[in-house]
Amino acid sequence: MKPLLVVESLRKVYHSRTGLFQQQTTVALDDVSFTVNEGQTLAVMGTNGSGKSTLAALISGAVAPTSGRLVFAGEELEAGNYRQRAQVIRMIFQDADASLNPHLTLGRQLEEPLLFNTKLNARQRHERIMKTLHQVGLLAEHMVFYPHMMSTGQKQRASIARAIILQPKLLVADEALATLDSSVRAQIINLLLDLQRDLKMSYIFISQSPEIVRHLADEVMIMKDGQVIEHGDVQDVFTAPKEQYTELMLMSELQRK
Ligand SMILES: Nc1ncnc2c1ncn2[C@@H]1O[C@H](COP(=O)(O)OP(=O)(O)OP(=O)(O)O)[C@@H](O)[C@H]1O
Repeated sequence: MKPLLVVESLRKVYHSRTGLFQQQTTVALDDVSFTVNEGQTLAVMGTNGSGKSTLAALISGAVAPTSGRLVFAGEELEAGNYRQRAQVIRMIFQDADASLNPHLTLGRQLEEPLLFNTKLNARQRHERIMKTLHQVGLLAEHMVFYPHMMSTGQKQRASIARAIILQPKLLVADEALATLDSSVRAQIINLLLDLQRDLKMSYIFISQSPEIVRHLADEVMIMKDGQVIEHGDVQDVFTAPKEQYTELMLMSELQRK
């Protein structure tokens, strides 16, 4: 398998002011290294504050690393160069509402990334939008829908459509299924698996749910205090975790269901 994303010694330190002369330093990520291969899904698990969202923000380019390197398809990603990443790495979030503009129809929202990032003409943009709606299980009619006219599941499909419309190679999902009820969640899991098979995308899937991780991921990486403490095949890590932290986290998540 070919490596798609290589993360090398990534470190992120936040400095936040806590008083007039006081500053708090938080090491959110500490020497994190891993590789995601083409067509593969890596799940990232860890308790609150372990650095998962910071890792997603660094990969998507929303936040610059303090040190370390991100190499995508053999090319180093430059901090702050959104254009370089926009087409190849896209994010989906827990709250579909947060990634959809309430004032624009779905058609407009899907057209925007095409206008900003491609040279497609109006007809080609329309064709791409239709194809993408079909891929995520929405209908042509949904083009004229505003987000408030859609169900939660349709909104999550719409945000996935927005994420894949530029035909990215990597999707980073931050707790994307956490608030969905179980039947909608199962449908979206199947949709993500179908899209991965058809479009040959890689996924980085941040999730606290062992059930979702087992369904979606090939490998799982366990984070604690900004460090990767365990990384391996999902089946291996879930059946025989090396770290007690992993075992306790998996147990408490399973009990929470
Ligand atoms: N913008 C910021 N400024 C200062 N500290 C931050 C900032 N963002 C995150 N942190 C700190 O960095 C650490 C890692 O946070 P992060 O949100 O990445 O963890 P997480 O695993 O995603 O947690 P959660 O599951 O609660 O979202 C935490 O201690 C957090 O308080």
